[in-house]
Amino acid sequence: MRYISTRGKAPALDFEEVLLTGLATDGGLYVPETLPRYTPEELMALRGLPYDELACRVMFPFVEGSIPESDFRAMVRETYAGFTHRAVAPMVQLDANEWVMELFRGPTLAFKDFALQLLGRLLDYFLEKRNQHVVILGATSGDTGSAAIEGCRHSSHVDIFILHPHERVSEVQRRQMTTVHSDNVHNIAVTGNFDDCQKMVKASFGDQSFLGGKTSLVAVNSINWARIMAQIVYYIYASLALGGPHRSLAFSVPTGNFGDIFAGYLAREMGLPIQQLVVATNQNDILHRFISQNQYEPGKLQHTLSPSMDITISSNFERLLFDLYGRDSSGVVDFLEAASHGAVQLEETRWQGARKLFDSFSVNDQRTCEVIGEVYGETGYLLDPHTAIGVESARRCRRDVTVPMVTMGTAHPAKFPEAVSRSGVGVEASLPDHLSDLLEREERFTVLNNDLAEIQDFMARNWKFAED
Ligand SMILES: Cc1ncc(COP(=O)(O)O)c(C=O)c1O
Ligand SMILES: N[C@@H](CCOP(=O)(O)O)C(=O)O
Repeated sequence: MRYISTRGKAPALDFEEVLLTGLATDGGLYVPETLPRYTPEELMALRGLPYDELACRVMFPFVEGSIPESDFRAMVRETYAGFTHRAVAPMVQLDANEWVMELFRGPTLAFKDFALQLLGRLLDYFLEKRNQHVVILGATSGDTGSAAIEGCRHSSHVDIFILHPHERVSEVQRRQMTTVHSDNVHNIAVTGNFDDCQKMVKASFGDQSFLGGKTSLVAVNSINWARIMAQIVYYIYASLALGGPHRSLAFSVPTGNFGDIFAGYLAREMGLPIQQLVVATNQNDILHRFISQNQYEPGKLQHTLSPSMDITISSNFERLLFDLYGRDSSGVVDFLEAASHGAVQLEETRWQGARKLFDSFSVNDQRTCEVIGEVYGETGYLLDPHTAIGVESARRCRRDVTVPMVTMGTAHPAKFPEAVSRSGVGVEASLPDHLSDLLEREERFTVLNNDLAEIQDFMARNWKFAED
């Protein structure tokens, strides 16, 4: 499998190289040159497989040529054996034809574990083979950070630096990152917002000279193709469990960086019968404005009760744009250039193309809490605020009640006690045993200004071989 950049000016790479690269050298994102496609018969043959086996079969074509199948299978098995539910991604029924797929049964209680626990193993595998050490740099609005740290904390081949917006992630999210005391883990609280953190990450990939040419950066955010690849699997798993490939499904996906829903889009491109994808956002609604009104204009970032989606510049939107432009990178480059100066619209026919599949909705904090309360009252099931936004958007945008609607349950409610408490349900979600003393553990992190030079200087001084 070869991968090409959305901006068309970077070299095509194989999986190993893509994994170890962040942004393409032209600033674009890597996508597969061609996608594997399934016939309905081939999808039928995948029905009933356990999650890990399905994951091997779906992902192997993307890594083929870079890793032997037996090594890959062993890593995938080990990854999903660490999840706490035997189904790995269980589904809970809320109503007739309405489901939540629980993607938070991994070690850090959010959907990021599906990709990042595997990504950590893949990195270690290739770096061991190459006898190489790298510096991971990531930005988090709360969940990517802990999942990436968990995936890499034991690796002697990486230093990991995670930037989070200071005082803008939940206490549980922060502690999941800052109470990991491995020498190779460096948590930085930035006095800015998530967009600032992500911008500094992307700028650092563009010019890595601050590391003195002694090492290179690797990405754990969803700019890294391996993140998207692993997320395709659970769309297929959901479909096959609910009657696919002979029945279409709709998905509602709480959306920030557009990585998760883009994986759903790719599953459909690969042949999965998906009738509708709902982009569910909080008050940071740029993607909702784009899908509903063809208006693309980043607004001012707002801090909400669903902090993981407090994002206004969604990295993976570029991957969708690439397809909406018929894989013509000059269209992508021109669109993004225009967007850097103000509001932009896509040509009507291209936008209508997106509208055939995508709907969208935006939910504010007050309504998010009400939905948590309503769903708890209806079913006794407790939603986290991100998933609540997904459920509300699903209900508002549903095209056809005979088509099963699956909302992606992206995080465990125990990560967001404030939203749960404000919803008035009168119950608390408790943390699982392995995190039960999280609030008593000692924290370690460094607060730095929202300043690229300051952050790069900190990294240059603190990675493992900085003195050499
Ligand atoms: C709990 C939760 N829900 C939803 C999202 C949005 O996912 P994506 O960025 O892939 O759109 C995130 C983070 O990105 C998250 O942590
Ligand atoms: N919501 C994310 C933000 C980073 O997004 P990513 O999927 O690109 O890593 C988080 O919780 O950190």
